[in-house]
Amino acid sequence: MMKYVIGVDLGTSAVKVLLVDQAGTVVAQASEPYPLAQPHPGYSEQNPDDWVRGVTKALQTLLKTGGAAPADIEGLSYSGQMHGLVLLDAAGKPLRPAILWNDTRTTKQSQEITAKMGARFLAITRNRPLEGFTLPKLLWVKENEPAIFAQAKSFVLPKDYVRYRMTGKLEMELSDAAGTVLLDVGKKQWSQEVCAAFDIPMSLCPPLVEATQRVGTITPEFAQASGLATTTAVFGGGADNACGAIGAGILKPDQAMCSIGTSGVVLTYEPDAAVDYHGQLHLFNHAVPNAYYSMGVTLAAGFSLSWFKQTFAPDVDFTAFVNSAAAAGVGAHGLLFTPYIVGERTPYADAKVRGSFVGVDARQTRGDFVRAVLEGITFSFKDILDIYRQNGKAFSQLVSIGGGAKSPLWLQIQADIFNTPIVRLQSEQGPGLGAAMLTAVGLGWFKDLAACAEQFVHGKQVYQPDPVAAAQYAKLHALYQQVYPATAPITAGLLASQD
Ligand SMILES: Nc1ncnc2c1ncn2[C@@H]1O[C@H](COP(=O)(O)OP(=O)(O)O)[C@@H](O)[C@H]1O
Ligand SMILES: O=C(CO)[C@@H](O)[C@H](O)COP(=O)(O)O
Repeated sequence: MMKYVIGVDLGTSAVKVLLVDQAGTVVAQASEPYPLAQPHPGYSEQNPDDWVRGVTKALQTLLKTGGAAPADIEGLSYSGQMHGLVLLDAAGKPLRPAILWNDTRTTKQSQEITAKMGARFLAITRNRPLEGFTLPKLLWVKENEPAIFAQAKSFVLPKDYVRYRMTGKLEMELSDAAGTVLLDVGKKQWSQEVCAAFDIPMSLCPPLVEATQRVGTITPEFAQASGLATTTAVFGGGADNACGAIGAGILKPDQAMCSIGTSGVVLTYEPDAAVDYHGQLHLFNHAVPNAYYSMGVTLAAGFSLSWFKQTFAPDVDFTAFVNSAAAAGVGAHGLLFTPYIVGERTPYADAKVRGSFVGVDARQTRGDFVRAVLEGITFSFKDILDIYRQNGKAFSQLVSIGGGAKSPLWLQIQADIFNTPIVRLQSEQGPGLGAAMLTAVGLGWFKDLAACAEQFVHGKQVYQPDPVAAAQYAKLHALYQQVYPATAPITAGLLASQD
């Protein structure tokens, strides 16, 4: 009798659920979108109960189409969009919409953290207190919505909230907890020193669980709603980028991944916390036991493309829209785009910068603009790769995952801009596969994630860089890098003019 696991990838644009059998074959998948609210510039919120509704619906579809008997689904786990603040009252109900990872209203709070703790903060949390992380969001609510903060009994992250609603157990998983910047990353425990410095009661911080730890089973209520069995075991899960790395088989220090979801990420495995990027890159506990990972983040990667499409070509099919960039050729007839449409994190930790099209020419078509968007996002990833190179790390290839990896054109653009081979996997759903792998290891199907990866992770195709295009892109990237310093003061002024 074949047994199955489920990986639930709680993304920003949608939840994607995967049904995977013991051989590592993805036998079915389903997806449900949910809305994203941006009520003011820099704000980004979602309703936690929309996630639960989306997960329930996607699981119903998966069970209908997958052909697996619920009793044969032995376990389930999660990959979750990181950093989002879900504040809960004494009854475990959300007190306000979740404030997401790409919400940058918290510049003042981030600056206060730096002013108060400086280098000590980096030493404990291994990260700079950027706007997107959870602690600045907690401080924002404390300062701006004191009545809500006073009612808060705990806080969790997006996938931890969904797990709570599915199991009745309120916990936070370690790889995600690292992204709150309230964690002592080396000691793997909540930092009393950071909590005390900002007057955050330790009682707000839930108990920590490891990614492959079994936390419980599905409640009768959620089983009834979704069609799952109450016998299905539920495991901690991981931060989406940790899970993406696992699902892409990035389990050694010389391997790297490029992920194009709503955000964009270039990431590598770190065997220990000894590495020091001086806060230029994020460093977090991994969902791989006792390991770490570093990464740089482009805030609006897939989001820049989705925004452009939604704004200028809402009725065109997504794939046809992306493919319209092919005819434009390298450099989009002289058009450059910077993807800073909600601010940026890496390499510029700047919440006030906004994006630009530079070199607009009367002969350009919409296809040129699509091409410029694809290239600009990828130039931003190249900036992250350059930070790795400056720190002595070069990768012989990158594995590409996320919604952006559906496009062969964009995969080739990545290979050409990075001048590095790009590996496409059989499924671009890296985070969901990583969550399924955590489940398989948690259940004891495999001795560790490396053994599981041998069976679950399969490359499909390698995109080799074209030397002519790579040389053209090297020149264009040098021009792209001049756009940030030239435009940052102008775009910050434009943002301020809207206050
Ligand atoms: N056919 C496609 N070609 C290229 N990019 C795509 C395609 N379909 C979706 N995308 C991009 O993928 C992104 C969503 O990726 P996904 O990994 O699902 O994100 P998330 O996990 O943040 O919800 C979208 O923002 C979109 O720009
Ligand atoms: O903020 C980060 C990482 O630090 C983002 O990568 C989020 O984790 C959201 O991921 P996607 O929805 O783009 O997968």
